[in-house]
Amino acid sequence: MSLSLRDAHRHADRILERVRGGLHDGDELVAQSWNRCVNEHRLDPAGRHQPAVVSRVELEERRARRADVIACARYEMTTLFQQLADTESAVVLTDTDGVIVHMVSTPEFGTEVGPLGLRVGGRWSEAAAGTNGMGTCLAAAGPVSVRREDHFFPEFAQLTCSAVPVYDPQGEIAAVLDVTSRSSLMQQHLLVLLGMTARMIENRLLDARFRNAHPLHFHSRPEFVYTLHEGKLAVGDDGRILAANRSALFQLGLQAMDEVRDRRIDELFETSLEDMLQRSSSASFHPVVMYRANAALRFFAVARRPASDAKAPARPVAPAATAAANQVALPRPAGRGAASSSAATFGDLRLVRHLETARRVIARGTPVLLCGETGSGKEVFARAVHEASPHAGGAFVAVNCASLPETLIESELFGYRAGAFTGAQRTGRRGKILQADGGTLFLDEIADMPLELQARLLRVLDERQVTPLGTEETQPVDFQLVSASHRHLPTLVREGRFREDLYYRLAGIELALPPLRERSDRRELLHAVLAAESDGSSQLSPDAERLLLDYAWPGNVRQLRHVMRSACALADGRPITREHLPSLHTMAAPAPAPTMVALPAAPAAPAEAPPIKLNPIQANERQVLLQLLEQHRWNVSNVAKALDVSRNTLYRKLHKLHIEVSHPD
Ligand SMILES: Nc1ncnc2c1ncn2[C@@H]1O[C@H](COP(=O)(O)OP(=O)(O)OP(=O)(O)O)[C@@H](O)[C@H]1O
Repeated sequence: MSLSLRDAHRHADRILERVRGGLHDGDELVAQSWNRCVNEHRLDPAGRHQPAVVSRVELEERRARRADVIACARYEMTTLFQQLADTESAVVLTDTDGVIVHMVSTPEFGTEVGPLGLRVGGRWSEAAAGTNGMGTCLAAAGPVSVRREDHFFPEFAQLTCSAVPVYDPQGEIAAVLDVTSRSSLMQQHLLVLLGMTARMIENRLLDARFRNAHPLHFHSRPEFVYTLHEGKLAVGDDGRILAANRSALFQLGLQAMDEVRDRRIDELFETSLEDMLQRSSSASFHPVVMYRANAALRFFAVARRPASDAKAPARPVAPAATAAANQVALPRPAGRGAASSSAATFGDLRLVRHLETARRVIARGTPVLLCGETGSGKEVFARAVHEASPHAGGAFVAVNCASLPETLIESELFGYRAGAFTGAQRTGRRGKILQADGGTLFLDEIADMPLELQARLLRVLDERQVTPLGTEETQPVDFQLVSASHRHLPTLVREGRFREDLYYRLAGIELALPPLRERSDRRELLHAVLAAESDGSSQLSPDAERLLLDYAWPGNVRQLRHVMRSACALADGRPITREHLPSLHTMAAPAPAPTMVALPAAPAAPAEAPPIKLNPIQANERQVLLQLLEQHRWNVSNVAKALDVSRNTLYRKLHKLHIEVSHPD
């Protein structure tokens, strides 16, 4: 991991030479840091770095002191780690002395970098570890990237870190958020992502520390209220501002928290808190206009009652679903396409991890957004999330926004009183949201929710109360929200077809469920579904199993269930063979949504190829061709004959699909 001895000397000479040259105006952060390391901390770049790690007791004390910051950062860090999709990286949080208090990485990378001190308890201040992302960010009080040999000590020369400060609501640095990776690419992009994550943590911290205050959300553009860019103030009962986020200061043209703290709302804006609260509650969700006092600035704002006034979740925390041995017992799904097995298994590591992540975040009521191809088991997963949530004792209420006519979604969700509209039931109807009170509301195919209902849903999520159609009366409601979509919501947001503010509300955490063809537990799932469809009486022949394992499954687990059901019927008690799987022999399997998938080289390919990028249609074709090649013992002429194409055409196709034929016939 470290440089060779010669390179390490060269590295030290370079640093010392630069420091001896003296600092100049406009010197970059790294040169300033080297200077501090040598002249203030008396570090020697040619010396051996000894990782500093605090004792367990000290670590616990530090973590206790920053408990709320860690709690607010935890799942933002997990989400960031998932977004980066870089297994050779770690997302790290340090306290203000540079001691790591929380870290997210793969176990493998953690084991690799642990000896360098990159682990919980490791001390990364500049004085302890020389120039590095976390320590230099603290010293410079700003974002920084430290690439490979910018590090002071050669031990870290194969790592690159980017770090940003996280501020508390008083405007003081509360922590440093860092990504350390083997890759030195895209640091600028990473700093932006880190900055956004830091802001999310700061906003959460503001909410957590000022639960008894009135939150006031504002922005100069109404569509930015409730997004990451909104200004946020915590306002006391007397209308005095207790705290603000960074965006609030920026929008108000102020530099420091002191300039806003303790000022009254009406001093800043031409309105009072009471007036704001009243106008916000009567203007449905929509932000109302207010003006910056003594300036021609107009803002759109929403003021709310304190979160601590809201009804607290009543139910005790249910025992967590256990991920032991990568097996999670799932409850039996009900309704549309329900599995007939009493328990489904999730052996794929990603799913186990997702479930674990979901379990952790829902304990705090965070909404979960599931994305994945159709039939990939989003509802089954949502039920597992419900079972693991503090709302497990309540109902699991599923609403499929795609299967309901637009006109019915509203009454289905919000309910109505008797006679609210023509055709309404005489008794009125309790909507799904109220049915989910104390339980989980699962909104499937959320992308299909009409825009105007999106605004109403947002309001329910915000206020935690529902107004059924035809009534004035609001009813408090408390539920865990899980939503799902097979469409890419950020794209719909960009196209103006889905509200950005709602997207952020739904995606407290976003989990991508893998398609069946990418799941490592395909074999177990296959046998579990077979057992469920045949009451355990059917057997699979080895060649049928091979065919099932190699198939691309564009319809995912749902398609698997259908195929197994008809195979059991065709086999009629005999072992299932390839001929009982006629639908899998056709080349033209229906294609799933055109997203790019990364396929590992298929097991049947003779040589070990690196992962390749194919779209799902190509991936399907590749699977089918591999099966045919296997079937014809890799005799290309015979396969060409079977497909009724020329050998040259087939070779071109094989080449395009990255199938190597080592012994051309
Ligand atoms: N892990 C599993 N074990 C057994 N059966 C499963 C599993 N996951 C999904 N299924 C079955 O596959 C079918 C589709 O599952 P589900 O409805 O959860 O998928 P979905 O992703 O929500 O689909 P859609 O996108 O169409 O809403 C159901 O019959 C379900 O019982």
